[in-house]
Order: sequence, then structure tokens, then C-alpha cells
Amino acid sequence: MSIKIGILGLGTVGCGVVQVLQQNAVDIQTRTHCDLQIKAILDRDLQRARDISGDFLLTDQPEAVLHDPEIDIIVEVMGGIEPARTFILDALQHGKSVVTANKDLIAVHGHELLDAANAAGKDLYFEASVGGGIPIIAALKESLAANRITHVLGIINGTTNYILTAMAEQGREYAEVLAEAQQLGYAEADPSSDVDGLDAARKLAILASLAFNSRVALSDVFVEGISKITREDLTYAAELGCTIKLLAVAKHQDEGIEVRVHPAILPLSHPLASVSGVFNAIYVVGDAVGETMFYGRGAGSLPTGSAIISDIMRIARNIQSNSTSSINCTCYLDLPLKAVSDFYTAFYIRLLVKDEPRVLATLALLFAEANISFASIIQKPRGADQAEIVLVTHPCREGALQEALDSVKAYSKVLSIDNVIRFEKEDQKS
Ligand SMILES: NC(=O)C1=CN([C@@H]2O[C@H](COP(=O)(O)OP(=O)(O)OC[C@H]3O[C@@H](n4cnc5c(N)ncnc54)[C@H](OP(=O)(O)O)[C@@H]3O)[C@@H](O)[C@H]2O)C=CC1
Ligand SMILES: N[C@@H](CC=O)C(=O)O
Ligand code: NA
Repeated sequence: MSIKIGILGLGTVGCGVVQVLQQNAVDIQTRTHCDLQIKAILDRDLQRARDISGDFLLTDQPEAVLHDPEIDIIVEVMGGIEPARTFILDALQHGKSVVTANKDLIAVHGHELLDAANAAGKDLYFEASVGGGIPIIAALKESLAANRITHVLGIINGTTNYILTAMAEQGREYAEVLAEAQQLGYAEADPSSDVDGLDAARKLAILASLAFNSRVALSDVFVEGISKITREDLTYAAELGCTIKLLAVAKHQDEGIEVRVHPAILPLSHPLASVSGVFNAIYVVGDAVGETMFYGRGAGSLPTGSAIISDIMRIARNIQSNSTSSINCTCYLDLPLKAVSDFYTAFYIRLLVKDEPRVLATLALLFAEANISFASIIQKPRGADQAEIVLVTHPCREGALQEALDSVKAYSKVLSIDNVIRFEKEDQKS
């Protein structure tokens, strides 16, 4: 049997899809019992030099792909909300199954698109939308479906992990490493969505919705990016036996769901601390399976192409058996969301203070008034009469920390609060 594919977008991922399909054509054909052929590709730039070739139509006319009656599967790898959303709806209405890598779209319009796929009796798969080549969507939807998932903790943005790793390990500058990540095809078209945490927040909304069977909207996710992380913070983190990562955290507790993306200090012994460079990892805890961890390349042409081809192969099998297996909306619960003030973590606080007697004692008192105690303290001289202090608290409520920081800001011996970073200790993870 021959199954024909149309691709929307021939950029980093589009080229990866073509390459993976071509380089493993024989195995893919044997495993699916069918011949998967790319028939047409849409891109607005028909002239750009690309490292791929093949016997397909390259067109700038969407209808030439979307309305070709021979095409069975549409792969959307253009990115953005529109026209990608309209094109996917159009493809489904024209009887085609769809594979997309578009987390922007799935995080916000996933429900609508899954409903449309259901109504059309077609599949909609999105494995590449989270963790690039890591099979995490299939794991949550299928392999871990017998569990009540309690925790999903992840490093799910390759660009920021690449940047933080190079800053920490090679002492390199932020801007230079970001440019390198863009050139390697890891960053989004607008890299601010990587560095501001939005890309990870979109992925976390998708993961949390699947893990907890309750819709987590993008706007439900607390987001903070990496732009305030300095080389000093990375050096102090190393001194504390830790590292700094952009962490995505989703927890299902008795009080409700907690979903947050922010830089986090992690002890080097934490399972996620050794995930470096463009690699992603997702740590998932289920009540039956216990701890699991999924690791791999979270971005890049071939890893993302790998996830997309695996979705295409699932659809090819469904087409042959005349079925659809897309598990449409999995959100049958409506769990409450925890308020940010109820998040419970330890904190790293870096301050510049006057180097005078009783300053540290007063700081301890101000935190104690909010019921917060310190786990460790580092102090370094800065000039003749100033000192830099790094305080690491024991875990506390975020609301209590804000109260303490308000008092600290008002204390005249404190010259500046230079950074406050959440500290994810191993004992908080379960
Ligand atoms: N890069 C990665 O590692 C990963 C990316 N993704 C996701 O995959 C998708 C694609 O990403 P990526 O390949 O990196 O992006 P690119 O920008 O490299 O590729 C997108 C391609 O689609 C073209 N395009 C965009 N809009 C249109 C349109 N309306 N009509 C015709 N062509 C269009 C672009 O043209 P032009 O260049 O002119 O804009 C470009 O050639 C995104 O949703 C991204 O979030 C997911 C996982 C990993
Ligand atoms: N920009 C993203 C690409 C994959 O989703 C990342 O850096 O992880
Ligand atoms: Na994936």
C-alpha cells in the first residue's frame, strides 16, 4: 500500500522529516508494510538552498497540498497559530490525518483540533511538540495510562539548557551562546519565547493536561525566564554543590495542581541536574510505576523528524487497519489550580548589604518573622564596607517569602536584592 504525505513548512524540522524518511526508508516500509511517500511540500520560499532533495512538488500554494485528494497525511511544521490552525482544520475536513510539532498551537487550541479530528474520524498526533525526539506524549497517553501521575518535572527547552550549560561549564556569555543555539536550529523563530520561558510553559501545559487528565491552559502556568540569571549565580550555585536549570514543574497534590516554569537551583545529585546542552529530560512519577525518566534531544532537525515520522507510522498502521487511535481530549477531570502564594519551595536570595555588625542577625530575624529559616549562608566582601550575601532558605510558602522580602527591602542596610531563585531540593520532588 502507498500512503502519501504533504508537508507544510520546509525549515529545520520539515527538512528533518524528509531526511529521516529517506535515510530509513527500507526499515520504515518493512515496519509499516507500506510505502510512505512525500508528495508535496508547502513553503513560501521556493528558492532557499536546503540540504535535501526528492521527488516531490515544492509549492507556495497551500491548496496544492491541503486539497490534493491523493494525500493521506498532512505534517504541519510551519509553526505559529495562524494560518497553521486553519490549515490543520482544513486538512481534517478534507479527510486527512495530521501530525504537528506545533506546541504554540496545541497548548492553546489543542482541544478544538482534537475535537475536529474526532468529528472527521481522523488522527491528530503531536509527539514532536514536547521534548523533540523524546517519546513523552506517547508515554503519558499510552504507556503510563494505568497510573495516577503525581509529578512531572522537566527540562523541556533545549535552547535555554544549551545556554545555561555553556555559561556554567565554559563561562561563556549569554548573547554569544544564544546566537549559536539559533544557528543550530534549536531556537524558536522568535527566541524570546525560549529565553522568557514561554516555550517551556506551552510544553508544560500540554504535559500537565495529559498527565493529570485536567485541562491546564497556558495562562495557568506561572512563567519566569532565564534573563536574570548571571554568571555570579551560576558560580554560587556551583559553590553550593548545585546547578541552575530552567525547570518545568507540574504536581498533582491534594490541594490541586501546581504548574510553574522558572530557573531553579538543583543539587548536583538531582536526576535532572546532569542534563546538559540541548538535551531535555522529563521525570515522571506515577503511583504504580514509581519514578521514570525520559531523556534525549529536545530540539534539532533529525530528533524532531524522528518524533514526526513515528507519528506518521502510527497513522499509516491505522489507515491500513481502517481505524483511528487518536485518544481525543483526555481531560475528563476539572482539578483546581494552586495559587502562586501556596507554592512550596526553598529559595536562593542574593543580596548586597552594608558590611556592619548585626546585619546578618537582623536578616535572620526578618525571615524568622515570616517563619522562614536558613539552610545555608555564603558571605563575600565587596569593596571596603559592603558584602554580598547568599541566603538559602528551608522550603517555605511563596507567600511567606514575599512577606519576608518586603521587610528586607525596607531594611536600610540592604543595598539591593540582586536575585531570588527557587531551589528545587530532592526531598521536595515527591
Ligand atoms: N526547531 C526545532 O528543533 C523544533 C521545532 N518545533 C516546532 O516545529 C515547528 C517548525 O519549527 P522549525 O522547523 O524550527 O521552524 P522554521 O522556521 O525553521 O521552519 C518553518 C518553515 O515554514 C515556513 N512557513 C511559515 N509559515 C508559512 C506559511 N504561512 N506559508 C508557507 N510557509 C510558511 C517558513 O518560512 P519562513 O522561513 O519564510 O518563515 C519556514 O521555511 C514549530 O512549530 C516549532 O515550534 C518542535 C520541536 C523542535
Ligand atoms: N525552541 C525549542 C525547540 C523545540 O521545541 C527548544 O529550544 O527546545
Ligand atoms: Na516528543
